Amino acid sequence: MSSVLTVRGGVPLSGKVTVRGAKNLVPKAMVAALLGNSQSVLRNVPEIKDVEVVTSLLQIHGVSVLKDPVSGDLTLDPQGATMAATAQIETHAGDSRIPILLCGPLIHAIGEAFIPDLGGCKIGDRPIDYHLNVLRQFGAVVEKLDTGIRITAPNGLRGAKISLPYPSVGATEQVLLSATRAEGITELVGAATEPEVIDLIAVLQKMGALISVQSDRTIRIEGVRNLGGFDHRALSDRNEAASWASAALVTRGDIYVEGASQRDMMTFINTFRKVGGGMDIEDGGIRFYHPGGKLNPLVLETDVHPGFMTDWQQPLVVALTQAEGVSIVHETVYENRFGFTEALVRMGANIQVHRECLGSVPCRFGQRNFRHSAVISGPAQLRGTDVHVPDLRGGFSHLIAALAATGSSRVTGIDVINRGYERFIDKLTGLGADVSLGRDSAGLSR
Ligand SMILES: CC(=O)N[C@H]1[C@@H](OP(=O)(O)OP(=O)(O)OC[C@H]2O[C@@H](n3ccc(=O)[nH]c3=O)[C@H](O)[C@@H]2O)O[C@H](CO)[C@@H](O)[C@@H]1O
Ligand SMILES: C=C(OP(=O)(O)O)C(=O)O
Repeated sequence: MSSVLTVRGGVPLSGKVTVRGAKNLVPKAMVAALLGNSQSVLRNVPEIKDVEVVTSLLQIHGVSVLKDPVSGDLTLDPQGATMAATAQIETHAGDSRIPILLCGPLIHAIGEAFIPDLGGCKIGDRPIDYHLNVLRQFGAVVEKLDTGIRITAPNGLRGAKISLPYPSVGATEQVLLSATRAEGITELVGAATEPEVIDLIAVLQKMGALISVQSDRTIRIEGVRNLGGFDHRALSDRNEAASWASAALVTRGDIYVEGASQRDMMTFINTFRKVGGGMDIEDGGIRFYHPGGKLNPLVLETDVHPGFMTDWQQPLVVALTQAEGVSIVHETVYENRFGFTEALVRMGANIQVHRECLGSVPCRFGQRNFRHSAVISGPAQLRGTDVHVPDLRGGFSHLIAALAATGSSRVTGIDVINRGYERFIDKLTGLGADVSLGRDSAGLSR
């Protein structure tokens, strides 16, 4: 039996939610603690699945991870780090994308790494070729096994001149986590500069790393022999914040998102304003609301930072189903991030997905059979239906569509949403949503 969330639509979400540390930073800062020779403290840690997975992976490698029962702050002590049994590591196959980032830190800490098959959202192929090339350039030996990969470095890791074909967030973090204690200098050209990448650099700098970021996507790292611990408050989750902002628009609601940071969300804020959303920006958070009247359609392209973040795309598409006119969204980061629209169409949305690049700049996915552009015509009256969560943001998008729909919806597969949204059912209830959690004994069809 699995959980099923029954959502009765038609209630505008209204009230306050708090977002804590970013899913795309916190687990990586936990991994960075392995590079230190003393304990680290990480603050503002959310209770999400990816944090649980990395806690377990670190613990089976002998790292002590203690959680403050009141604040949730983590104290991580890597001094007992040791090789874990392969069978134990394999239990985390398919859980998350973070394990690939353990390669460099485990090599520095214990000389080798075994990495299970990765998980994460199925929104494209999500290869790890950049990661493996980066590791090889540092002098690592990568062996592909049936259930994962084994990495060794017989001569240690040495700094390298690396150029990424695309500013991948994960591959940039792979370089950072491998280079800080590698011998010599590393120069990374074509780096990602997302706020979460910069916050990871801040963590590493606190530990004693020497890293400089240039304005042309070049990062220079001077390897040091030893790093200490850190005490860091994670930046807040701009992707969760943007999701709640879209939820406010979709349900004609009014949500104060405590912890939302203007600086990390500037591109989102511009877009939200163009759609016609209302907002009050404060130091401690942002109030996002539907001001009444019509929403405006728009033409939008996802991109690497400082462009419009791909993780903001799916919830915003639901808001665009409510705009008056035709919107075009060109997804240029992942080749297959519109699968979730199929359920929206069943709910009454008018969305067509196309193979062509319907944006100002042709992207890597043009002429390659990927349905990566969407045309959305609105406003559409959504109707409740049965949906199965396809991925993290797609699942949240289905939830907010169901909340705006007439009638009720049954949503299965909701555990996926716990990967990135802390206590989302409590938050929805706190905002006035009419939802109830039950058991799906009938085995709802997908
Ligand atoms: C845990 C985490 O932080 N996840 C985020 C991270 O994912 P993640 O780090 O996996 O995303 P990347 O930035 O690496 O991926 C961007 C693009 O590069 C491609 N690529 C990536 C690596 C590689 O070895 N080969 C390759 O071809 C991917 O298929 C994708 O098309 O950044 C994404 C882009 O901001 C976000 O959507 C994810 O929420
Ligand atoms: C794609 C996402 O996450 P991940 O990289 O962890 O799958 C996301 O957060 O939307």
